[in-house]
Amino acid sequence: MMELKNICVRVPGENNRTLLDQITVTLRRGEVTLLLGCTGSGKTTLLQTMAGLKTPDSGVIRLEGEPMWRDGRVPQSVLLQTGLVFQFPEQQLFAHDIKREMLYSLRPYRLNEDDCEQQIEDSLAHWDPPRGDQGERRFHLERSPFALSGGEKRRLGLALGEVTKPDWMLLDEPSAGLEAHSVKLLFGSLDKQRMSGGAAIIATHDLDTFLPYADRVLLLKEGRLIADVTPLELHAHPELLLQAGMGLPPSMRLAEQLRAAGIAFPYPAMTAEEMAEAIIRSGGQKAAAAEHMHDTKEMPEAIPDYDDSAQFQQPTAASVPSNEAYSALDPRLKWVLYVLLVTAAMLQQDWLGLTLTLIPVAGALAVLPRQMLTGCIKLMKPLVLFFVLSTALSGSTITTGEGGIQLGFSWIQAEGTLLNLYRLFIVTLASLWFSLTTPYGRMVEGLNWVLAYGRKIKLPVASFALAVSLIFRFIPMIWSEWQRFSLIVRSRGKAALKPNTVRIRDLGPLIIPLLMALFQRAEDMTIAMEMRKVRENAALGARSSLLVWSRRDTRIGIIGLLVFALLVSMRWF
Ligand SMILES: Nc1ncnc2c1ncn2[C@@H]1O[C@H](COP(=O)(O)OP(=O)(O)OP(=O)(O)O)[C@@H](O)[C@H]1O
Repeated sequence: MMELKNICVRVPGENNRTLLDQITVTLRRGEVTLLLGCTGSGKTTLLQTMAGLKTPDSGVIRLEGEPMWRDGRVPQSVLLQTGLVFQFPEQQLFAHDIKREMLYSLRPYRLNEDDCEQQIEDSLAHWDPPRGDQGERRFHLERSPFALSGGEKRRLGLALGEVTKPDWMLLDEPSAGLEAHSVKLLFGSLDKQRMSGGAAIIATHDLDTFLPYADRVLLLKEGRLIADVTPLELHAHPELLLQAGMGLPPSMRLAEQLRAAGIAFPYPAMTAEEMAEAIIRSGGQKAAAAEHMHDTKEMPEAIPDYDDSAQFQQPTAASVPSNEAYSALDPRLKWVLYVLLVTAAMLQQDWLGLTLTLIPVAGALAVLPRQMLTGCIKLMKPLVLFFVLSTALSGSTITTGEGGIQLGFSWIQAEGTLLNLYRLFIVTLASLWFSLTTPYGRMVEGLNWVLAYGRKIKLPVASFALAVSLIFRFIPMIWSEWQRFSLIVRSRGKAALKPNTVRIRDLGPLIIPLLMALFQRAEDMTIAMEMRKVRENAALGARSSLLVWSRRDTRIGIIGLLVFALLVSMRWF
C-alpha cells in the first residue's frame, strides 16, 4: 500500500509556486491507477514524488507502512520496490549498449548471473518479439540504445522498467509514440503486474486506450486532486474531465452524441467492441443516430454541471500562484553588471582586490533560492578541487642533491597560479549567477541590445554573440544533464542519495552522454542562429518590446558603476 498524506511540492524561487497541493490518497496493490489532468497539472511531478525522486515540501508518503523519506533521502530498500519509466525515453538512456542499460538497472538487486540473464531474456522476449517476414528483432544486446527509433526507445524504456520486476510500476505517458501492437505488449505487461500483486500507476492523456483497462482514476487540476473515481464513474460524469480543463476523448464524445440522439447507450460501454455491441443492440435507433451525428459536429450542450455529490473530492480554494512577484532585473542591466564585474576582476592584481570583487558576486548568489544555491555549491566543488590540484602541481619542486631526489613545495611559485585561479573562480561564479537567473531568450535579447552599439562602430559582434550565447547556453545545460543523471542514478541505480547528487562511480558514464549532448546542442544552435540570420546581423540591435528598463534597474546600474569605480581604484592603493 502506498499512502500519500497532505503532500505539497513547490518550486523554490518562482514565488514558491505550488506544483502539488495537499494530495491525500492511498494506492493499493493489484490495481492499475490512471493519473489524468491537462498539461502542466502535475502528473509527472506526482509520479516522481511517488518514485521518491522529488522531495515533498510537506506531507508524508508511506510505502507498505514505512515512511519513504528518512533524513533527506529515500533508503535503497524503498527505491528497490519502485520502477519509473520516464516521460521521454531518451531521458533514461545513457549506456553504450542495450545490455549495459539492462545490467545497470539490475545491479542494485544483486541477483546471481543466471537470474540476471533470465530476467533480461524475459523482458526482451516480451518487448522485442520477432517482427516482419524475417522474424527480425531490434534489441540486440550489443546495439546502442541511441541508434533506436523514438518508438523503439520507448519500448526499450518500458523493457527496462519491467526487467527489475518492481512492485510499484510508475509509467509516464507510456503509450506516447507506440503503435497498436506495442500497446498490446504494454497491456500484457500490466496484466502480469496486476496478477503478481503489484501496482501500476500511469500518467497519461490517452484515455481511450487506458480507461477501459484501469481500475481507478485520479484527476488532477493545477496540482490538486479533484476526483478519485472508477473509469465507469468517470464515463458517467464526463463533466469532471471538462472541469479539469481536459476535452473529452473520442469514445466519450461518441457516447454523448448517441445519448443526445436518444439512443439508450449504456455507461459500461467503453471499448470499441462494447460500443459496437451497444449500437447494434439499439437496433432501430441506428439510423436516427447516424443522421444526428452527421448533422452535429459539436458536443451536445446537455452535459450537466459538475454536481457536489459526495463521492468526488471537492476542489479546494484556488491555489494558482501569481507570477507578478518575480520581477527580474532587465537583462541589459545584467549584461552591463556582468561585464563590469569581469573587467574589475581582470584588473585586480592582489588578493585583497580580488576578494573585494568577490563580495558583490557572493551577495548576488546569497539571495538565490536555497535549492539553486545548493546546486551552485555542488557545481563548485569539483572546480575547487581542480584549483587545489593545479596549485599543488604548480608549486611542486623537485631538487636533486647529495641526498637524492627531493620533493618540495614553493609558495612563491604556486601563488601566481592560485591568484589567476581565484580570478577565474570569481568570473565563473558571476557567469553562474547570470545564467541561472536569466532565461536564455532574455539573455540573448539583452546581448543583442548591448552588441548593437558594437555593430555601430564596426566591431565583429555577430561571431562574439554566437560564442557567448553558446557558452551561456552550456552552463544551464550542464546543470540539467547533471539533474537528469541524478534522476537515473536514483531511479534506476537505486542509490539512496539526496536529490541532485550522483555517486563517484557513476561519473564515468555521465561524461560521454554529457559531451554528446553538448556537441549536439552546439550544432543545433549554430544552425538555428544561422537560419535566423544572426551572422548577417539581422537580429542584432532589434528593439524588443519585452525589455523594460525600470527605475530600480537605473538605481542598481548606478550602484554597479560606483562599485566598479571603487574596485578599479583599488589598483592604485
Ligand atoms: N523543475 C521545475 N521548475 C519549475 N517548474 C516546474 C518544474 N517541473 C515542473 N514544473 C512545472 O510544474 C507544473 C507541473 O508539471 P508536470 O510535468 O508535473 O505536469 P504534467 O501534468 O505531467 O504535464 P504534461 O501532461 O504536459 O506532461 C508545470 O506547470 C511545470 O511548468
